[in-house]
Amino acid sequence: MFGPPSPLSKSRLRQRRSPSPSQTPRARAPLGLPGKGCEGSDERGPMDLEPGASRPGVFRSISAASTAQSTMGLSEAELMSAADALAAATQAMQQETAKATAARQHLEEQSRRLEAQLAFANQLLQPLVQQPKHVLMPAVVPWSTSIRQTVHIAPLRQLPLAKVVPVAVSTPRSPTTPKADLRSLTSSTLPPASASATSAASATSATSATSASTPPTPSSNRSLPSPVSKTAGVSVGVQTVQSEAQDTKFLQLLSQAIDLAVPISDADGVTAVKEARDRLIEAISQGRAVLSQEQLAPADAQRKRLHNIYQDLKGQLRVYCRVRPLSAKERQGGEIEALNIDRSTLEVKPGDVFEFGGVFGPSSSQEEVFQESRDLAQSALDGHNVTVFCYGITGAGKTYTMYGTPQEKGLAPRMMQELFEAAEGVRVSGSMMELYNNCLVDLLRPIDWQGRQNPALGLKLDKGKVQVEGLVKEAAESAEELQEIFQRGLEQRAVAAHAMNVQSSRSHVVFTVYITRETGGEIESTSKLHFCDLGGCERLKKIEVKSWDTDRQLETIEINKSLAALGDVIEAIARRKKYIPYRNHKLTQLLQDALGGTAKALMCVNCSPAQSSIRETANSLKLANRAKRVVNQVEPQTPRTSRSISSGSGKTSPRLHRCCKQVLAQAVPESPQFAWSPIFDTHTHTMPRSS
Ligand SMILES: Nc1ncnc2c1ncn2[C@@H]1O[C@H](COP(=O)(O)OP(=O)(O)OP(=O)(O)O)[C@@H](O)[C@H]1O
Repeated sequence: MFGPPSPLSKSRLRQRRSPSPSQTPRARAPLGLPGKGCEGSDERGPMDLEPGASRPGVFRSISAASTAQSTMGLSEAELMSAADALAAATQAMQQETAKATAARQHLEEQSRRLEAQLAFANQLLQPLVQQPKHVLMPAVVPWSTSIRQTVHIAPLRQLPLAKVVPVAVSTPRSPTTPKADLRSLTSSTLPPASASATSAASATSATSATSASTPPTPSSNRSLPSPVSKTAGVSVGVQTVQSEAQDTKFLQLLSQAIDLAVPISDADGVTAVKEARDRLIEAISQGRAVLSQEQLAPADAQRKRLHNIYQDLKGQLRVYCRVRPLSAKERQGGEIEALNIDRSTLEVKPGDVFEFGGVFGPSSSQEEVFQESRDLAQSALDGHNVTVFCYGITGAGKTYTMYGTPQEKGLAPRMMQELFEAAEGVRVSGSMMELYNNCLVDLLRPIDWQGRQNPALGLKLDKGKVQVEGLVKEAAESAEELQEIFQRGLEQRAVAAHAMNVQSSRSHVVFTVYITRETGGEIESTSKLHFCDLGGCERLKKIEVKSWDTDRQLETIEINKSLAALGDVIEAIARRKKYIPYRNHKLTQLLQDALGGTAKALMCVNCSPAQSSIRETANSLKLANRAKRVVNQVEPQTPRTSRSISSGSGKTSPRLHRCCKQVLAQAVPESPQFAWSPIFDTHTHTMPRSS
């Protein structure tokens, strides 16, 4: 009905020119846009709305136009005018539809807020009730209705578990107004279910009247389990938010999952740890809708513990290898695939086998790579610093793996999405930097025509935490906002590259997500998630840098220097050396608190399958092999434990020291055969799996 008006053909117009005897005078009503010709007319067509309808102008216009169109005997000009009026009415309706959609979204948002308020009210109420209570709240209903419903709030009970630490609930000394209001709404003497036919309004008055005589629950009784009364839990209203049966079911589910999780340790192996963790995740996600944070806390603590063990068993520096397909151009040029790929191994040439946490062949999808890495987003949310690297020669697929394409999103956008899906009660912000020729550029700030910024970025280490002075960090409320920051950084990178005459593969780009978790107004943990797209590592000879092109030579030397520094740091950590050479390059300084220590890292070594790149590929694989042996500490990055042992920047607490000793005792033994060498060696580079 509201689509674009169909054009009237001349023959149809001619047919309609002569008036029909059945035509009524009211069909000749003046035509026009809303508020013009139709204004003040008493004529009402079949589509007219009653006076007082929400959009009278629009509907009058549609009505007049359609009446005229359906009536014989109008002149061509009048019919054309009718068509115009219809078009105008259609447009007006579309605008109204857009407004209605916006209004609907607004109401949905309000509805969500109400839901949050209801949850908050429940939390306030729980310490005050002993028996199942009832409270009248505006129920969360579809936006178009305005029915008030009675909501049943189930009582707070403790987890039926000896292992679960009872959570102390503080009683407000002088209840604030909202709490007093809520208490006045609670009642243990509400009418039974048979009275459910009574209106919500009468229930309100009954509740309020009886509540006055109900004394507040003494706080001393709150630690005791409430007696479960079958009749007391009956709700007066329509919607039951939480029943005792539900409550018990979820608590049982949680307690079973906790029972299973508590005895699990790293000695049980990856599969057992993962199963126990997944069971907890499932129980927590099911219980989240009905149980309070306090009730979920013991399960969440176990979930965090198991998640961390699982990550450590998978390797605190996880190394994956991804081999891209040969391009059409390479195939046409007669290039052949030189790599032999298995699920976890890669054979460069007969006998030279590298083993990694995962090897993704040319047919692997972005989703497969993400599935193997998504846990790290949870680690970042749990307070651990995380770094995701993509490393390899130019054109090996680093950018594709890290950012992907709009159709095939890479690791960074997928992990950002994951962060926001899993995040609750965290603040998130993002920054983006480019490291070119040992100079840091803030990609969220403008640069001048020479590629300079004022003030220049400075690096400093503050209590074991790396601080980039002058760096812009932008807050993000959603994954889309974070990706928008990231996208802006990428655009600025192109501008900077132009100003500095840099090829994209000659610099490192670091996008960082900062996560702050707060509980009760206090910072619980802060962590960073770095996405590092490292510049390509090539030999000068291979990329045919001309002797006169000193800029290109410097770029290549600088990039190789930075990658060598990264290799040295990784090797020093793997060998558990006292001195870790973070200071040798800005890249390693920048990543100091996100490499080693308590941090977790994922290195994706990207490879070209081409025979002609085999030497560079082997060198990339050797760095990755060194990386695989990094052993980290076990405490998350809370403000209390921000000093990193491996950074040598602070004294070790006795507790941390004990933890370290335990972890290091389980470390993979050193093996000199993995020493870094630019020359391709021919032995087998396989490593025992950490699990
Ligand atoms: N796994 C893959 N599947 C399909 N195409 C890929 C894959 N990896 C890379 N490519 C394609 O190969 C080409 C080179 O990849 P990409 O630009 O990501 O390499 P790079 O290592 O980032 O290069 P540089 O160092 O120059 O930035 C691109 O056209 C990309 O789309």
